[in-house]
Amino acid sequence: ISQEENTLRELRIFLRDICAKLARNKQFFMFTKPVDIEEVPDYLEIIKEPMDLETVMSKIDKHCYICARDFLDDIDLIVRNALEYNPDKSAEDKHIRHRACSLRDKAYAFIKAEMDSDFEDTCRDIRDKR
Ligand SMILES: COC(=O)N1C[C@@H]2C[C@@H]3O[C@]2(Cc2nccnc23)C1
Repeated sequence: ISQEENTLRELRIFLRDICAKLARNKQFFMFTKPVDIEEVPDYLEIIKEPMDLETVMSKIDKHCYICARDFLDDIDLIVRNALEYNPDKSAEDKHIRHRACSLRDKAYAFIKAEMDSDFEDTCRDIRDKR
């Protein structure tokens, strides 16, 4: 198996571990599954590209992410959607926006703490030549 495939396999193992840690954090339960359209009928009128941690995990397994940046782009999408759909001054909206910002900070901190920057550079080179 090629050196590139070895690198991408290691990336997937690494991203599954981070995604699992985010998903088991009780603070982030509202981000673990797609927003229920039955419960929130106007959600898709406002949010054009829903995203959640379960979907991110399945995208890892489908080899959708070639570098950590691609993974963080979907985490940022989860955050952006939450900020856009819950913009009000109400306590509920403030709470979910605070949790969304915390999700982003935790995800970036896990990547920075556990990912070698040379490894990410190698992944970027693979992505950029594909
Ligand atoms: C990432 O999660 C969200 O953006 N939301 C927005 C929805 C509005 C509110 O909270 C959500 C689910 C929900 N269900 C029933 C009634 N009200 C709500 C979760």
